[in-house]
Amino acid sequence: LEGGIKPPVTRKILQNNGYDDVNHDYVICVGERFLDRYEVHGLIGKGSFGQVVKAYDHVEQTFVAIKIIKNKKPFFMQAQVEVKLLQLMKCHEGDVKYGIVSLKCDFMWRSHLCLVFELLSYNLYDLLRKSNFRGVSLSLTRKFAQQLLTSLMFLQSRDLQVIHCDLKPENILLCNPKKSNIKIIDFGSSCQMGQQFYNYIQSRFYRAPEVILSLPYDMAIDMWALGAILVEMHTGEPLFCGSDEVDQLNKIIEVLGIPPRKMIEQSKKWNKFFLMTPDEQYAPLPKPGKKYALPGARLLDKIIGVETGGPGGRRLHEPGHSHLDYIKFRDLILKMLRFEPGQRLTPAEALTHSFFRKPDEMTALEA
Ligand SMILES: CN1C(=O)[C@H]2CCC[C@H]2N(C2CCCC2)c2nc(Nc3ccc(C(N)=O)cc3)ncc21
Repeated sequence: LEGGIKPPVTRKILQNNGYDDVNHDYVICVGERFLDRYEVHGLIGKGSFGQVVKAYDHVEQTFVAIKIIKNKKPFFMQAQVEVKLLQLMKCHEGDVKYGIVSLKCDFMWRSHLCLVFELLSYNLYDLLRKSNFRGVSLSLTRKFAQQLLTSLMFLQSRDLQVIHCDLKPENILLCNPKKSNIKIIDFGSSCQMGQQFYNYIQSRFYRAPEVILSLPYDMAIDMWALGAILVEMHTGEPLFCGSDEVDQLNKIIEVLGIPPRKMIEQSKKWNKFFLMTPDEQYAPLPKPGKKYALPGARLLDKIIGVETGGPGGRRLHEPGHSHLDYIKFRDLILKMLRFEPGQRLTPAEALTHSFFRKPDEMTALEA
């Protein structure tokens, strides 16, 4: 152009030679084959980590779920933690699966770390949605509880000591749409005891009080999450559905009362949630525009419907939903939701609870 003025540069910045989109996600092409083996069928989910595609494995002649991690260092690093933990669990578990998803293999594809998993079915949140958020039966809840406690017992075994750190209905998948077998997925936020690097962990509704108060945490945070999940699976709604961290702790306090003094005093964030009354008691900070029941006044009995035929009275006279069944369920949950992590039930202890005892075992006990 005269005067040497150059036309504006219109070249699009091509990410990773055009294989990636602006979010560093791999651009999925249905029909594409990875390693001349995995044929992409379609996208089945997305997360902060990247994407999950359904693919056909032409070698094993079966469908798989491939987790395609974003082409960005932090996501790559975190996914490497997940691979390491999954491989550790794989060699540890022997033959029994213990309800943890199995990693088939991992590879790099055009600068994306890819994790190949077994293809599972829908997750427990989908199950709640299918129940119109009325919850599943107490017997199905019991089956889920037994499997998840066995998985936690496996994760907490001596040479694993893995904390999942993000247990929630969305991370628990049915193996088969018609059966109650489940597997825990997504170890992308997990760590081993002694490797707790993050404080901002767990999805809010399932966040343990010690995490909210920024106190040291251990594997007991997964037990807290499980307690909240099991109530939600039967009532259909989250037990503690806080809109932010202060609301979350206040919702916990409505049901379980004020946390132990020791926990509050050790928390460097205590004054975000509590005020000190003139007589040196801790009281929840009043939240403008929010009305809470008095500490401990929202009884778990009422939420579960122990005396009133289950959630919303919808299970009255239904087999497997007797008053005694509910008494046992409520007792188990309260022991899983103890404020003090050290007093919370361990998975092994929880599995011996009378909620899991079959009727004939009960009569034998009574004989
Ligand atoms: C069929 N299906 C879906 O329809 C959607 C809806 C329910 C769960 C979804 N996903 C993933 C989508 C993003 C995370 C879970 C699914 N994942 C899997 N397998 C899988 C295994 C392990 C992991 C992991 N470790 O993160 C993720 C997915 N198998 C099936 C599957």
